[in-house]
Amino acid sequence: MNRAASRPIELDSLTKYYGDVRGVEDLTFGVDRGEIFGFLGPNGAGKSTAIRLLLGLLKPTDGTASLFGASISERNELRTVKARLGYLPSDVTFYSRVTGREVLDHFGRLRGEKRREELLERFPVPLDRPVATYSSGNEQKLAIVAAFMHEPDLAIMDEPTSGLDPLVQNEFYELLDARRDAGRTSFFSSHILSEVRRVCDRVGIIRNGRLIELDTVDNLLSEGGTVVTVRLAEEPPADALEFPGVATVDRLNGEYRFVLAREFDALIDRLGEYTVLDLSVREASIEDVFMHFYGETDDRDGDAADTPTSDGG
Ligand SMILES: Nc1ncnc2c1ncn2[C@@H]1O[C@H](COP(=O)(O)OP(=O)(O)OP(=O)(O)O)[C@@H](O)[C@H]1O
Repeated sequence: MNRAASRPIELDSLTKYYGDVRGVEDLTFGVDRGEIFGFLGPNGAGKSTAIRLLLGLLKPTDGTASLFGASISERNELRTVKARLGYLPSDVTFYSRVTGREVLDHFGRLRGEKRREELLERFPVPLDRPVATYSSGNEQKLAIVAAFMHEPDLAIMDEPTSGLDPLVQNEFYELLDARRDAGRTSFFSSHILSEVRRVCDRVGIIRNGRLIELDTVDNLLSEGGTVVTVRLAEEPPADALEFPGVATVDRLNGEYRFVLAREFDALIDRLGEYTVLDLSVREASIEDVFMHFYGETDDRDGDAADTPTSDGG
């Protein structure tokens, strides 16, 4: 296989069950060189499972995936691309008695450290204190320096900004922007829609282990389009306000809230049947666009989906 031409990440029907519990099922998609790809989904959707599979830390039940053409199921193949990878786990835990400096020395010897000093200036940590005494934010910053100081071609990250204050988060987004400019690839899971909008080129949304959406952030936002809120004098029948072009319609306190593409004729026709007491139109936010991917429970498990957050929460 021509490794140079291979995509940084390729998933092919990737499936993992923990006994009877579905981790991920039939994930098939790829990530291109230079992309910043966001992997979204509620708690328990399967994001960490997919990331751990990609790193060879879990074995797939079925299907496979490759990193730069190296199969995740072939230990020797995977080893050949490990030097090109940076990994940021969700639960950063370093051996707690060592200092930050010793942690970086260790990873530096293994993989290289040409950007160590520069990254430490941007993500400063108390280098000579034992990691056990670090705040969670400092531990996360140390993990960022360790994951990026060898300038990996592909970074795979599980909720990388959790625990970071807003200024450090921003520094991290700038790091990802610069990686994109240099043709380096970044793949990360997130709950934070504002950061997805800020940095991602493309997103995959996963629910109950399955990929339910794969598109560019720009497309998702432009298709989501507009939010129209109306107050009507009459109560329409339950399904009267659902028609093609409407992504979601919610009823709240006597108001109807539509998220729809920028195509108003059908809505105006329908509203013409009622007395409109109040009407407002605004651009859809990323929360409006994503909420219906999270909010509906149409699956066989009937899991209550969690609410995504627009800030660090
Ligand atoms: N070691 C395990 N043993 C059994 N079930 C597991 C194990 N790890 C994960 N699961 C189950 O697999 C499913 C996917 O979990 P996973 O941790 O991958 O989701 P996630 O999207 O990363 O969630 P979160 O956002 O909460 O981190 C869940 O139903 C979870 O309970």
